[in-house]
Amino acid sequence: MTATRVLVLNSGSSSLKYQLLDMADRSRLAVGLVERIGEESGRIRHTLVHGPQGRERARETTGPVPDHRAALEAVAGELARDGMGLDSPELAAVGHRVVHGGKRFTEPTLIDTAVVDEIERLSPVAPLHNPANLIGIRTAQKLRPDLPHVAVFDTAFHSTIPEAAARYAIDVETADRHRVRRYGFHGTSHAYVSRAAAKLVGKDPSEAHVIVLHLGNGASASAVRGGRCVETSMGLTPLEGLVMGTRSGDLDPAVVFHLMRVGGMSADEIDDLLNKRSGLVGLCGDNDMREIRRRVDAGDEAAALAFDIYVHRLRKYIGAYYAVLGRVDVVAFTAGVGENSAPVRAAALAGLEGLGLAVDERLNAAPGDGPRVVSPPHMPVAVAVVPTDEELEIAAETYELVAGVRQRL
Ligand SMILES: Nc1ncnc2c1ncn2[C@@H]1O[C@H](COP(=O)(O)OP(=O)(O)O)[C@@H](O)[C@H]1O
Ligand SMILES: CC(=O)OP(=O)(O)O
Ligand SMILES: [Mg+2]
Repeated sequence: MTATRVLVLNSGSSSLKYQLLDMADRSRLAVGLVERIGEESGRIRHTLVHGPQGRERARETTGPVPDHRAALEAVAGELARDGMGLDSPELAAVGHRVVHGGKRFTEPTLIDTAVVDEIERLSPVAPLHNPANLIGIRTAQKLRPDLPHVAVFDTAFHSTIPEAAARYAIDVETADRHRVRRYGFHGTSHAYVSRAAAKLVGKDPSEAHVIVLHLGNGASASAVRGGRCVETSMGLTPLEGLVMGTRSGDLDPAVVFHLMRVGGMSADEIDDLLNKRSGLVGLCGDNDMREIRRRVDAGDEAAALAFDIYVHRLRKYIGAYYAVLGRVDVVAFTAGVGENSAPVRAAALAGLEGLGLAVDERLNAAPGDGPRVVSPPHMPVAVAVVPTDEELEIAAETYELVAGVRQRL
């Protein structure tokens, strides 16, 4: 029997997303999410995709999940209950999302101790992500030391960004000594969505100019020319760029010195402020766009201002990336907010008909869960909603590395 299954682990700061896929036909066998890791009560939602009678069957378990190691052990238990445990001989590899790969990792990489050390060395520049990714790697390696474990890096797709966009305008020697440059994140999503968006509008990805707006809890934009990323909004860390759920995105760097000198805050306090208590949550107390829209509709002023600030930043990036690309074939919205919030898409593009950009009110508001065009047919630039699939992309890249079979769409 050839082993064709890949388990994908996507460890976030307080969550663990996972999927078990069969790469013989790219089918999904099980998907799940462990939430509120480290909090008083955690939750595991596990869905067996091909349950009895071919139907989906979901189970939910609540209880404390103290850390990422316990989370992964719980996931292994759930999979074992469905007869697909980590001991299965059908498992070919484990694919791990790793957020920061620095300059060294520009391709999916087989994990050995040197790779683990390098991911650890990069933890200070992805403090919410790399440490969690590492626990996932170490725990999974303990459970299946015989399997290939592959790291797929968020930063990899952005390694093609030209120096003019990747460098900050600071003293070159200092920047190089401390490896300060723009790396970019959410790369597997930008890669997958830019290709899918090009195909959706009948273009060959190698010729298409695409702007991807990945709007989840973390959010980033990218400009992709002919399948290669040429610009992205996140930088040295996943803090730069768009307004996010809890992160500020762009600000004058002097804000930091001001808060230190005048506000008496320490570097760690400011780090915490900008990463965890800013963005939508800092502006109005909520980071969920559904709740913010509910409050806006009820006349809440703080929520309305937070929404406007979020959308204003997004419009600036769309305009900037239009200029970077020169011409645009498709603007693709993806991730939790991008896929689900019609008001964000409409507000971000309102009044941009002069750039060839508009959404069709009816198409934009219509529910749907597949890739779809939401601009009027006569407009020169297509606007699309393209659900991202970071786990499928990670599985495909992992399988390609271990089995030598190309499975990316
Ligand atoms: N139906 C919806 N309408 C508007 N926003 C939504 C909806 N569903 C999810 N979201 C937004 O998507 C966010 C989560 O996006 P997601 O891509 O899953 O983020 P992450 O991977 O960073 O956890 C939520 O915080 C919420 O703001
Ligand atoms: C890099 C990053 O911001 O990831 P996430 O959106 O999963 O937090
Ligand atoms: Mg995400």
